[in-house]
Amino acid sequence: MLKRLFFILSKEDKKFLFSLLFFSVLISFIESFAISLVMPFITLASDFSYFDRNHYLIEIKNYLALPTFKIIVYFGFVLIIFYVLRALLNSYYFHLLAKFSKGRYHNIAYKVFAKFLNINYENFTQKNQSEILKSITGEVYNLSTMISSFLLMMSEIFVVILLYVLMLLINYKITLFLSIFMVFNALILIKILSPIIKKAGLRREEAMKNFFEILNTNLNNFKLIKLKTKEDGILNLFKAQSEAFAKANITNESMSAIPRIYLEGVGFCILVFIVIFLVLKNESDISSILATISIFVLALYRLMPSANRIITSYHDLIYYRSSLDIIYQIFKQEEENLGDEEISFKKELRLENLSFGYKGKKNLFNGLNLEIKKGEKIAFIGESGCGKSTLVDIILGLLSPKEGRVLVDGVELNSKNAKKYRQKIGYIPQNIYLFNDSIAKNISFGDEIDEERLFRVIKQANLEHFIKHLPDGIWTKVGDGGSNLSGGQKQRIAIARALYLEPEILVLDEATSALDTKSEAKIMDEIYKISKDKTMIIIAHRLSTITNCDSIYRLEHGGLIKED
Ligand SMILES: Nc1ncnc2c1ncn2[C@@H]1O[C@H](COP(=O)(O)OP(=O)(O)OP(=O)(O)O)[C@@H](O)[C@H]1O
Repeated sequence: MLKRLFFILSKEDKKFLFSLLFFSVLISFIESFAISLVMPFITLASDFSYFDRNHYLIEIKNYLALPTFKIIVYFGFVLIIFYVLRALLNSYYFHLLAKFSKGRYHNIAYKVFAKFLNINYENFTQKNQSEILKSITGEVYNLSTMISSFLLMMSEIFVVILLYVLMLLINYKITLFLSIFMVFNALILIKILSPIIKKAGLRREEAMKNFFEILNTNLNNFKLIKLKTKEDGILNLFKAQSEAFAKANITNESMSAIPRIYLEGVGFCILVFIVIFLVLKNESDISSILATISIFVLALYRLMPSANRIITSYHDLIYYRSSLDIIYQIFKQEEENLGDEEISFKKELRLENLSFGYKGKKNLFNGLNLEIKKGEKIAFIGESGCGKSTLVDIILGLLSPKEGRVLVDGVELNSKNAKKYRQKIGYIPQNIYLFNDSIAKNISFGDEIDEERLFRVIKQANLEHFIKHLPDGIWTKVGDGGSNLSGGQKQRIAIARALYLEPEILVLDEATSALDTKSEAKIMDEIYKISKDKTMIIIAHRLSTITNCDSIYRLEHGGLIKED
């Protein structure tokens, strides 16, 4: 478990972690010292004659030249200052603990998101979106809870060890008797509770996964749900998962309370046993050993919550173990490391002996060859599922061929130049996703807004008239997924988005299939006009959209056939 945690934490995190552990050792010393100071204070306050019997105390008294009662009072004040400082130091330690564990939430969530953004396209398509959401929001948070439990457990272990040594020094017989009792009880607790908590942890993970899946699926299919009036069925599915999630958490919380209640009971019993033991041993009242008892009471008073925290923290580690495993696997994912090598496209794009199949599936194409001249407009047609989008994804440099090469002006497309190559491409997909922000931001899509360029592409995509009549113009919000716009308006924004970076190659993957024939013909006409000097690759179902193309290729039986 530690190995996985250290793999996830950065160098700085590890440094912070070790300094926190060091701090916790210091805190444990202070804790033990604070408790051990009580005994001499009570002993001296209850019997002043010590100042005339003990060699060191006589020296201190002579040095201070004060009456005994004043020394005790000053000693008391020093103790109070010490306890105040101890409380301050403890609060600071807990602040650092929270800063470390919760601060890791931000660091790790950022890295997990970056990991997903940096994996290659094929691996991304194998991922489940709700799982990604769950990992970033839920699992990373659980991991930060796990880290704080780990740190708390470590610091409490130091406190317990030091208090234990202190108790051994004071009275080893009572302490040994106490340890057997405590270890026995702690083992019983761990043995009974751990499997229950582990199972609850697995149920939590499963329920959380389904929970996000249901949310994701249904919020994206809202219209269909309304039409089919399926609300009740969906609510029932959601209810089952949220109940399972709640039940797992209830089990965990209830089990977490048990160690405290159990150990408190055991603690009281131990205390009574100690008093009985001492009374039996002395066969008289125990006023003479009041100081010893007081330190045991204090040590126990401090030990009980520590033991409780160790056990509950240990249970947290078990409960959230699956979160650590999930994040560890994400961190181990291979990243797509793209270089910054330039690549020019002046003459042609060539597919040479290309073969491709998705992992675990048979090849979609074998030994495919094609040449696309710069400025040429070509279209792919073929039956649904024959691999048109896949072929285009290879041409886009998103998928790597299993065999063969993609050559741009004779230079093979690879991880070193793919980044610069992709920047030459404008892509208009079939399913356009607009995010809930302004038209301007949706068009510039993360790039800085250059108003001159923005208005040029708005004009090219024929959006000028529509935007002119909006009260906020280009700053009008489009709604989530572009819900405030019509299909055609969304399509035009997608065209403007693809043109914004002034691409050399324009790729349309059934980009207009959602429109009626008349609107489609109009938009396609406009696209052809804007793209006179651009290379165009179009996937189309309706032949009417590709009449202006130079060549049309049918994808069939894993090969390309040129249509007349
Ligand atoms: N990420 C993926 N992982 C595994 N298989 C995939 C993946 N994407 C597509 N496929 C499969 O590859 C085949 C080709 O899919 P592709 O989307 O390229 O076809 P298409 O010709 O564009 O279809 P359509 O015209 O219906 O859009 C299909 O059988 C599909 O199920």
